[in-house]
Amino acid sequence: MMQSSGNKTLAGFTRRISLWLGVAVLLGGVGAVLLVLQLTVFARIVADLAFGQHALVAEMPALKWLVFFLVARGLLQWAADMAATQGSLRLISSLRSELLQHLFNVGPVGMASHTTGETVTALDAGLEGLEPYFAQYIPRAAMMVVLPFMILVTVLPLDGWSFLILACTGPLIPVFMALVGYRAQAIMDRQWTQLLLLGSSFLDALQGMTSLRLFGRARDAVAAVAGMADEYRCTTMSVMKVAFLTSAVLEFFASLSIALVAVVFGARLLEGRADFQSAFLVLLLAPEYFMPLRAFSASYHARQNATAAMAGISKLFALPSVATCHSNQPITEPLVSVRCENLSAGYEANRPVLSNVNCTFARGTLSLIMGESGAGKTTLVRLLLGLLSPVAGRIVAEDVHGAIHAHWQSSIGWVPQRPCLIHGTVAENLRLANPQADIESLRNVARQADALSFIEALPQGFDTPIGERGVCLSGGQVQRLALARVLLRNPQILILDEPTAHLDPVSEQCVAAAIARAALNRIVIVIAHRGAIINYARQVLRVHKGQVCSVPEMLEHAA
Ligand SMILES: Nc1ncnc2c1ncn2[C@@H]1O[C@H](COP(=O)(O)OP(=O)(O)OP(=O)(O)O)[C@@H](O)[C@H]1O
Repeated sequence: MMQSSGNKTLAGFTRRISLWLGVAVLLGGVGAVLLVLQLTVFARIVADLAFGQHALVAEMPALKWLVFFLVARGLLQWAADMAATQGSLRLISSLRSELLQHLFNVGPVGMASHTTGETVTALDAGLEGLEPYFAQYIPRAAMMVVLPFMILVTVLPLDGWSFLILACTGPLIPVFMALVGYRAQAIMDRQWTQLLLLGSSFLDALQGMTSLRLFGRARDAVAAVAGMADEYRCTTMSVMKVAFLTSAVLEFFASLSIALVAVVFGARLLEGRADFQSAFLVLLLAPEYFMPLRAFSASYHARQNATAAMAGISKLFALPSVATCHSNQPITEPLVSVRCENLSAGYEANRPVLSNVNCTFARGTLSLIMGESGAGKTTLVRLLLGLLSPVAGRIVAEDVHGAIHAHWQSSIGWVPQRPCLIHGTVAENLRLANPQADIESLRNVARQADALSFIEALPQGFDTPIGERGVCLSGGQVQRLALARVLLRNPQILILDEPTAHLDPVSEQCVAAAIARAALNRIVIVIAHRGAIINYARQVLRVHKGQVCSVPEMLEHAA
């Protein structure tokens, strides 16, 4: 099992899959031993056949061993790759759900500082960018130590000079790559920032398509996105240049080193101061000595890519969460009131939006929240919804037995000003609130929300597809559908933001009456400035200069 919390760094994530990576490195280590044995057997067979006058038949047992080593190495390599990839994919999948859960806990208020594009890029390309780091970079970094060390140990008793050449040239490669990598990291960071910008701008352009067309700025938006895509292309080419340069330098050092070993050993072979089998084995081992360095170099950019992506992911993980203490289970005892006690809240330090607010929302009472624009009505609702943490004070719910509940937000049904509808049929959208609801329940809540007549007038009734965000419906129809949906959940507390803002006078009357009916056995809180809903209010609260006060004269006026 993978632990889900803790150190949110590359090192911390690596520790979570240390078992998988350990298995991969162990299998790779066994493969390295088999490689040395395989080359030793091969050198002996060639020496025996060329200089020992042995017949091929006499070499059959050695040849069988050779085939065994080859097959076993292939299988071990496959198993090592599988272990590293499995661990990596499991980690990415668990990180994705962890990050999503964290963003749910942060909520829309905390997320406001991040653009949707940034978040989507971090969740998608960012997390995908970590996969090669764990699946390739880490195992290859370990193998870069294991295999060369084994080869050095094998070469030492065979030839001191070759040992010296390999031991001196080998470490030069990682040192040079670190130097190149230092410069490459800056380019990688730039590439990641450009990818974030590209993602955000593309999403902004899509979301604002209507406004851009209306203001005649569509071409500018297309040009801006194209410009960013081009910058991203140029930076990617710079990254490629660095990658090619790195591998060219590596090849240079590796070839030089192998040539030196060949020349030094070759000269002594000619002078008769060395035997062929040892010389041949050292020449076979020399390229293998550089092989893990080559593999490591090929995946070195994975580390830089992961470091750059990690910056964006860490920023999201660092957002403070506000909803971690919520229980998912609605309170079963009937709630009689929700009380704000000495509540203060704001978005910036020393700039409170609400100060020392005291108010009560009672069961069976439709409470109306009014106030001028920017007064803090939405802030009060965000506090009630648990999307914003109070700076001081608390909000509690009391049930019929007088018990106080601190975590009661799971009992809320919420209809925002712009409700979110998914791509699907009317019935599917309604069933988001209660997947088990039968068609009669859907009709019932639709009738209550004054939505039944327009749903039945749609070509396929409840089975009509309505597109993402309800593009095929009017603003008022979306609002009524959202009201029907929340009623299907039958919440104890109902909070609605301007529920009748988009309705014609007749529909407004019907929806206001439906909300009033819903308030008979619920705590209902409505933000509204005007309209029929005021006539049904039993409590009117005005948000003004950070305070919330009751306005009884509004009720008298309505009466
Ligand atoms: N996410 C935020 N970050 C910083 N300040 C915010 C944020 N949301 C709202 N504010 C500020 O808090 C104050 C109250 O805003 P709020 O949205 O609660 O007002 P409101 O009464 O709901 O207004 P409206 O009727 O226009 O929706 C405003 O000054 C607003 O600029």
